[in-house]
Amino acid sequence: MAKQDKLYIIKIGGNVIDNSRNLHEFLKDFHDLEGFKILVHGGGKVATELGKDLGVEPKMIDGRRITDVETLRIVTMVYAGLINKNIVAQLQFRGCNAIGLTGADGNLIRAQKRPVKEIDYGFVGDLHETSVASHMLSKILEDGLIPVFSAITHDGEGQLLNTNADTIASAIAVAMSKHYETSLIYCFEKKGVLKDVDDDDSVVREIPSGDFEQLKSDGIVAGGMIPKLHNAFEAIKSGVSEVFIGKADELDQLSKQTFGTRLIN
Ligand SMILES: Nc1ncnc2c1ncn2[C@@H]1O[C@H](COP(=O)(O)OP(=O)(O)O)[C@@H](O)[C@H]1O
Ligand SMILES: CC(=O)N[C@@H](CCC(=O)OP(=O)(O)O)C(=O)O
Repeated sequence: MAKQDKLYIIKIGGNVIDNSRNLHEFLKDFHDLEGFKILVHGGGKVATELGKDLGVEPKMIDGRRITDVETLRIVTMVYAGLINKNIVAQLQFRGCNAIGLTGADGNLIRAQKRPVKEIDYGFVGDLHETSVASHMLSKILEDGLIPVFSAITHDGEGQLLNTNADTIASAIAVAMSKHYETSLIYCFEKKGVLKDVDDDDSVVREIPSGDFEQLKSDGIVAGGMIPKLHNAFEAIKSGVSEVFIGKADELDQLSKQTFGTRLIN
């Protein structure tokens, strides 16, 4: 491991996972990416649908899922089981030696249950500076494996926790930036941060951190994009070399510098 070695942390969201054509296209580009790499996946959409089938209505506040005991069972099965193992099998098929992980495996990501204030989020885990075991994760990379993280962490006392996948990707990127030249790439179903969310040709190519508040108050960024940008700017301020947000099946454009939106400090 050397600081000049390049490491990509790539995150894919639920809308990409739910569309098998997009997912296959993405995994092909992910396979082609040179350098060390880590994949982090969400799957909120699949968990919501399965929960409804099982009679568990989803409750989201500020983009975070209220996770009671039943919901924790569902998200553990969906994220750490169904989605994670399918992605690992698809990557193995393409010759990537992927290893599927939760934060509990190898004690790689230890979270803290979110304290109850006005809202009780249940079994939701928050991350802090020392949450990610970066040395252990480096060893896994140096052994030639490609870690694939689901959105499940643990508290070290036997409790699994549900942690937002964008937050996991950002925390891994920050922790690993001590050891590698780290790029954090958020992949979703749109071409980047858009001026008009319904117009895929309105990509904002660069966003300085100072523009974030204005974009929010103008209503240009809303919903899930707000916590995503928050995580993205946290990463760029904390040692990550570059952060992009763009379309999952355009990842091959990263090397041509034509991929999505670049965030700058
Ligand atoms: N300006 C914007 N540009 C692109 N997407 C936006 C914007 N503002 C809000 N969004 C919404 O944010 C969503 C992405 O957030 P989220 O659903 O949390 O992502 P993910 O699929 O990665 O979990 C998009 O699907 C889109 O509906
Ligand atoms: C606490 C919390 O909200 N966890 C998220 C984890 C999955 C996720 O982040 O999925 P996407 O990236 O597809 O949205 C959730 O259960 O929805």
